[in-house]
Amino acid sequence: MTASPSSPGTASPPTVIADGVHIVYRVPGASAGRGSATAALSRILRRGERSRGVREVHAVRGVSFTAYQGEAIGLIGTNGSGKSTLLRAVAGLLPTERGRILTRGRPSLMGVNAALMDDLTGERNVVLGALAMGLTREQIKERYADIVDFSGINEKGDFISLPMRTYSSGMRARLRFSIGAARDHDVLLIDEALATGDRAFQRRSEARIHELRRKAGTVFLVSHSNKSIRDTCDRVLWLEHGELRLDGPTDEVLAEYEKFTGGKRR
Ligand SMILES: Nc1ncnc2c1ncn2[C@@H]1O[C@H](COP(=O)(O)OP(=O)(O)OP(=O)(O)O)[C@@H](O)[C@H]1O
Repeated sequence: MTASPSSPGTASPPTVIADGVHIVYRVPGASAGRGSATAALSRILRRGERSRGVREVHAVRGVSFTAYQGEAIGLIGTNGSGKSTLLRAVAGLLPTERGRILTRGRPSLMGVNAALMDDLTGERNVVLGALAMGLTREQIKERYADIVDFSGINEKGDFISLPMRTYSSGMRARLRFSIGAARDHDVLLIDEALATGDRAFQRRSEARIHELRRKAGTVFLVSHSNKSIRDTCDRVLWLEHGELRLDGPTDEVLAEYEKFTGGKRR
């Protein structure tokens, strides 16, 4: 199936251009696998040694698209189809093997750019994360309470003054999202963050994504929740086996994807 690039009705400027992008991971100490899983297991048991060589994983294969200011674009596809890899490449965290990615400004990958530290309290992490994103101390003072409220971390008690290592994975993801959302971004990349919160947090996040778009940003959202994609995105890129299967309006692409995966999901 060919990809049919969609473009927004207005003459918005492009924010991300991906041109024939290929991304290959190289895994040292893992030579090319041969034969069945049983054969591989007996090889391991027989030799009991690490295989030599490098295994190449061709995770993204010739993907091209142009994203425009004001768009919210969902990335969908079955497990291992290359969504997170593509997102990390747009963020500039992975090199392309072939092809090019051009971006306006510095895209922010929520959750990675704000690298939080386990031994520090939530409040210290808010300050450090916000400083790392380029906010001034003055701006942090103004926005601190909003960030904590947005995260919902303190809804059930004073958790923000406890070390991050005491947080559940959902609490961590929510705090990360809240810090990232405290600034406007030209290009904001979100990987599954919405799936981690409760319904109230999801609603707040979706509202914030709409606001970021209004402020002329472009938002990319990776999610396995078709509902989150439907509620948030007007355009969807469907990746399968590293290839772009479809690129178009959310309803059309999701309809095809749901046929492919055998029915509606969340
Ligand atoms: N660090 C890595 N080293 C080697 N291979 C990797 C690495 N990260 C991902 N891969 C491989 O690249 C392919 C694409 O993975 P990716 O995580 O981008 O998929 P995804 O669509 O985000 O999957 P999921 O929906 O399961 O999160 C998979 O085959 C995966 O095994």
